[in-house]
Amino acid sequence: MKQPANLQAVSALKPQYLGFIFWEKSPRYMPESLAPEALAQLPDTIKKVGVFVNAGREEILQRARQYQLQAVQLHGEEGPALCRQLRQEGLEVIRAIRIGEVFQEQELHPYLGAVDYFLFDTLGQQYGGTGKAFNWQLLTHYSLPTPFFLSGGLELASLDGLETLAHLPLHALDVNSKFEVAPGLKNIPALQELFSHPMLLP
Ligand SMILES: O=C(O)c1ccccc1N[C@@H]1O[C@H](COP(=O)(O)O)[C@@H](O)[C@H]1O
Repeated sequence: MKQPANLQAVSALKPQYLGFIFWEKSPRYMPESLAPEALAQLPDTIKKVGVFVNAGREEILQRARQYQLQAVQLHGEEGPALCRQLRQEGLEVIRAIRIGEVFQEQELHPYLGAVDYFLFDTLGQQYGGTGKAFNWQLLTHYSLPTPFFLSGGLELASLDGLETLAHLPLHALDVNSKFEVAPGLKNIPALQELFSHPMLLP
């Protein structure tokens, strides 16, 4: 999210979370024009998530204070120790795991108890925002207790395949580039269609 008016329009749809990217190399990098005051006006029901790539503890905590973030989404090589420290500071920790041809569940074991959620995204040249989906079938035998976000090029048609994951602790869908008119500028009619989809209605 990069523009105040667009942010307001998205928030009117009442998502559970809204993400703000604090990685300078992203075309969605948080601009100074989006002031902390604009985020402070969001309804309390929406959790504000800071998205980071290999930032240090102090930088993350400083951003969390500045923008009153409730959650952080870590997309780099952040280890369990940092995740634990951020949780102890009261932040919800979402650890992104980028999946390629194989899914090695045992590699997630060190993060058990250190994170609130995993976020499964597509492995690519970039750290995130690839707009590409991975093979969800790799998750069908997921057996860890930690719930997860599903991510990676999600679009409206993706909902058709969701029933294959119905037995899993799927916490939320994370949509990004497929619902934009430009990086960081969300496509409001497309999001309205998503939010009124029968599968996502309460
Ligand atoms: O969107 C970005 O620019 C980005 C940059 C660095 C790390 C994460 C980023 N976005 C996250 O990537 C996933 C998948 O996005 P997409 O649907 O494939 O475009 C999502 O969690 C974004 O928050």
